[in-house]
Amino acid sequence: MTKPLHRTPPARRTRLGIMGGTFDPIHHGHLVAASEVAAEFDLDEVVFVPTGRPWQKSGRDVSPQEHRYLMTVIATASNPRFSVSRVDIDRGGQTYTADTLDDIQTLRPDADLFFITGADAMEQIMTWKNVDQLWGKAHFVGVSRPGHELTDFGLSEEVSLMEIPAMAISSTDCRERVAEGKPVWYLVPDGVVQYIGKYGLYIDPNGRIARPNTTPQTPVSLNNRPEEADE
Ligand SMILES: Nc1ncnc2c1ncn2[C@@H]1O[C@H](COP(=O)(O)OP(=O)(O)OP(=O)(O)O)[C@@H](O)[C@H]1O
Ligand SMILES: O=C(O)c1ccc[n+]([C@@H]2O[C@H](COP(=O)([O-])O)[C@@H](O)[C@H]2O)c1
Repeated sequence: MTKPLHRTPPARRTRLGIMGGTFDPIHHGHLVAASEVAAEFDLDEVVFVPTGRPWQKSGRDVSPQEHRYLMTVIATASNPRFSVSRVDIDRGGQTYTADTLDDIQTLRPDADLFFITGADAMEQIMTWKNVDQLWGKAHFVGVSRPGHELTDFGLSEEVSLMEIPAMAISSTDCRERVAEGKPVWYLVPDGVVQYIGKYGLYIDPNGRIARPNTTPQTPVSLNNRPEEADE
């Protein structure tokens, strides 16, 4: 008797969102963008990738990488589908999305990549390094952002555009509010409010951290009080 043929259906490829950003600090605009795209595009996961050295922000002081990384970990910890990658931080040098996508694809060969950008970043995308090669590495999803036009530059195959709930929040505004002594509660996740206060981030309006010796080394005990972290 011939055995019946058992055909295993091909495994579904993972649909992996990538939310790149400087996250100085991460705020609810970033989190809503990732959540909305994940729902609309049926993503299995979203990896947040804090930039190492964002070359288009070289005109201003950016907070130390480990602070931005740890705030991103804190902000995403409660969502089982969100994670944080250090690829841009650990690579060193200036951060280019072409490298980000190559590194993530090497780590996750099983995944189809969806790169999430706000409308302001999308407006600038034609100035990014090796932009012509980016379209073959991921599908790009541009999301609406108050004050910015959403455009796909006619690349309707490579880029999707999506309206999301308007979150008139920026990291710049959060930093300025802290420097002016205003609250950032509910603009950023609660744990990020506490982290900013613990390390005295953004108190100096020139962008330098207020307690320069408190840059945490990873791994770090989040139970340390600021004076202990100084040692
Ligand atoms: N409120 C928002 N709504 C939609 N997308 C956003 C929003 N804020 C940021 N983004 C997108 O998130 C990504 C990372 O942004 P980034 O970390 O530079 O934050 P930012 O608020 O623009 O910072 P900064 O004010 O320091 O320039 C970019 O693609 C950006 O367009
Ligand atoms: O590849 C580039 O040249 C490039 C130039 C500017 C920004 N990006 C990426 O766009 C994302 C948002 O950047 P930013 O500066 O708005 O935080 C982040 O992942 C950056 O690495 C990428």
